[in-house]
Amino acid sequence: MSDYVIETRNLTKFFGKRNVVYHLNLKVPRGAVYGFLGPNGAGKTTTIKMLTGALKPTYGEIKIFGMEMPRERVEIIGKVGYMPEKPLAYDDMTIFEFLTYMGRLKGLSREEAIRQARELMAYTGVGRLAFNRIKELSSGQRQRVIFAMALMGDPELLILDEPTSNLDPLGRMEFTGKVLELARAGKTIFVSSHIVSEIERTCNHVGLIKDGQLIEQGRVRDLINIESTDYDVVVSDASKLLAFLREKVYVREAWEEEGLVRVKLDERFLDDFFLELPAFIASEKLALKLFKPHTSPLERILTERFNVRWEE
Ligand SMILES: Nc1ncnc2c1ncn2[C@@H]1O[C@H](COP(=O)(O)OP(=O)(O)OP(=O)(O)O)[C@@H](O)[C@H]1O
Repeated sequence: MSDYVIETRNLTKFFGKRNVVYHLNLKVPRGAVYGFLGPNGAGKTTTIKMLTGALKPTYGEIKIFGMEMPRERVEIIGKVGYMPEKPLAYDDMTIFEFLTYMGRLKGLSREEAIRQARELMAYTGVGRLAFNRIKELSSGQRQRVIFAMALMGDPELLILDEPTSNLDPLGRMEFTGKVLELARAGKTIFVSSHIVSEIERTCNHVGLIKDGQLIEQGRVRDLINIESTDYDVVVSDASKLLAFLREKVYVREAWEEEGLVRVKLDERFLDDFFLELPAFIASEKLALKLFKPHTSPLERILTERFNVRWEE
């Protein structure tokens, strides 16, 4: 079997005469967290819709787990969790009903669907909203529910389309922790974004798409060629944050500088950092004003080499 969980050959999509995706050769290794990075309108959603069988390619091949999309769609879908960019339909269902229903569609028994729905509502932070209707939710809460939906049935591959676009900085940080944790549990994750710093802190592989074409693909580390384990954080109470950080085994150093807290991490435990820090910030009721990698070498390289303009 191929080592690639997702592999495409010359994947191409025209809408009428308009070419939106052209000759894409994606290679997503097993166990990778693969960032599909590109500016707005580059063709990410169109590509993802083809990968998940929602849209038929004009031509080209897609293999997922070695199986052909769309020919073996049903078998593939059973192993994939998909988080679409668009908001949910099912407005009148409660979160609990919706997730249970999605679990049933994935082939789970009623009891198992209920068990997983409960577990995933807690995991994604919407447990206390279980009996709220989808239409009553904020866009960030909906995004958490869609993430829970993608995780129903414990899929081996997650395809996430701009999963954090409606989350606040704290929600984004939590999300990074969860993705790293899922990757550590052996899942392959394909995640699209137009935010370089987010891909940089979450992903170990990257594919860069511009005007429908893949212009770079590979390991993030090979591309940036330096370790990126320094983060800048601004919260409402820096001394509390410093006291917390200095107790952690994964923090090599933490200090205050020019109004922000700089933290140097041990990269082996990044997921612990991304899980524990948001929990701490929330429990201490601190306001998170800034969180980003200290430098963004990837952003600089991409701008210089490919002349792509990025926005936060
Ligand atoms: N059904 C369609 N018919 C015609 N054009 C389309 C259709 N769907 C998408 N497009 C166009 O294809 C281009 C790529 O769109 P796509 O949504 O794939 O980009 P994207 O990289 O996901 O961008 P964003 O981050 O803004 O969602 C856009 O210019 C869009 O207007």
